[in-house]
Amino acid sequence: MRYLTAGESHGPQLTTIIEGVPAGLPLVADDINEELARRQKGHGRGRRMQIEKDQVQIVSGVRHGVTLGSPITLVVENKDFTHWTKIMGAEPLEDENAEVKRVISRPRPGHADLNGAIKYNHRDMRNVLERSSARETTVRVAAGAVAKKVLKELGVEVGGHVLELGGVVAENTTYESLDELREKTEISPVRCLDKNVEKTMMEAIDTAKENGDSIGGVVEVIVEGMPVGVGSYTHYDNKLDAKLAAAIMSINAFKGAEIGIGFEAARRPGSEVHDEIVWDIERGYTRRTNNAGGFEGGMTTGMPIVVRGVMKPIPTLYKPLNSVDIETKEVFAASIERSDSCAVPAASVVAESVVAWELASALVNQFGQDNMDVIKKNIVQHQERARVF
Ligand SMILES: Cc1cc2nc3c(=O)[nH]c(=O)nc-3n(C[C@H](O)[C@H](O)[C@H](O)COP(=O)(O)O)c2cc1C
Ligand SMILES: C=C(O[C@@H]1CC(C(=O)O)=C[C@@H](OP(=O)(O)O)[C@H]1O)C(=O)O
Repeated sequence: MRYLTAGESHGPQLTTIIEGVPAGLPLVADDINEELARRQKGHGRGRRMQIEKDQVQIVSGVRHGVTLGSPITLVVENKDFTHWTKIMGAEPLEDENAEVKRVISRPRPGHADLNGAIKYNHRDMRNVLERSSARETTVRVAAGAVAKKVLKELGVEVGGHVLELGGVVAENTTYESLDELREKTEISPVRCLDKNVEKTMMEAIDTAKENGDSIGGVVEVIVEGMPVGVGSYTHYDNKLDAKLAAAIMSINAFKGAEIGIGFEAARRPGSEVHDEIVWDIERGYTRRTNNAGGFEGGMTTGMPIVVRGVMKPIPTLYKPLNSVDIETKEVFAASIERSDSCAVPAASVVAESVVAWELASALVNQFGQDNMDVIKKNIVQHQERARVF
């Protein structure tokens, strides 16, 4: 499976074309809309989220609520576009002196503005920020919703939560089942499982906002039900854990990824890192612990997958840092119109989506690509062989 996304942040719409989704998958707009709504929530977002109410239009690849096996096109409208029609219009401007020709020449430290402008030779940095904006993650979540449907049909469940926010760390993150994790995080304004720190996290966001600052954090994605042996050790670009790390790192503002105990493995001896192997007739091979986070040798172990990602603080600051105007070369401290002060809760939904995409894609590629029935049968057979192996 593969997908492309297109669309500018303040343009008319965002689009994704998804290719390779098997035929026979039940899929309706509400499956996707639910995920889009989850991405829009979370304490700390700016005014833009009050303007948008993301809803998908399925314009190809689905008939009567079932996928056809042909490319699926999903479209999400930018409601804010009505305020930007002149600035973002595709037609050439009739009046060369029009006010909308005003260019952005002041790059924000931490955003894509300066590097993007130099690379593409844009004197107007709007041409960079429109596409580098995390608005694009809307349609990545839409594609992820389709991936989650594929996974659910194959018995694989995905959940995510916020582990850390602006230095406030969640301690009690236990949950009985992914259903419980999802229920608890859905009612938390910061998508955190630990009720004791939820309020402190919100206060940290409010304080950052009052100070014109921003904060980042750590998110975790957990996946249950993946069969053993998905991915491969045979070649570097077949390693599924590497694909997950790249997917997490591709999210705007994400600066690190770890699987299982991750960086903690550097501080422990091998005897306290590696997970002992056990076998019983019902479950086949499992592990006593899951420090590896569901991966060995680039392949799934059959244990839950645990992936974490770190998000840096939002770059656009009301309390501006110094930068240089590319026209005058003068130092300036920029004032801004609007921005999120924290988007970690929203980013946890994006993280779930990109992880779901990689896993669904790997399952479909490995177990037969054309229709859901064949894939399901192949997975059942594979699981049975692995159990008694
Ligand atoms: C959900 C989400 C919302 C974001 N909102 C903002 C924002 O309001 N203002 C901003 O400057 N950056 C925001 N960012 C981060 C920038 O998009 C990101 O820092 C930028 O694309 C530069 O890329 P890099 O940080 O990965 O190097 C957001 C990121 C995510 C995931
Ligand atoms: C629009 C979204 O996030 C945007 C991501 C973003 C950025 O620079 O990444 C900047 C802000 O855009 P604006 O300047 O229009 O307020 C965020 O609101 C979204 O998540 O849907």
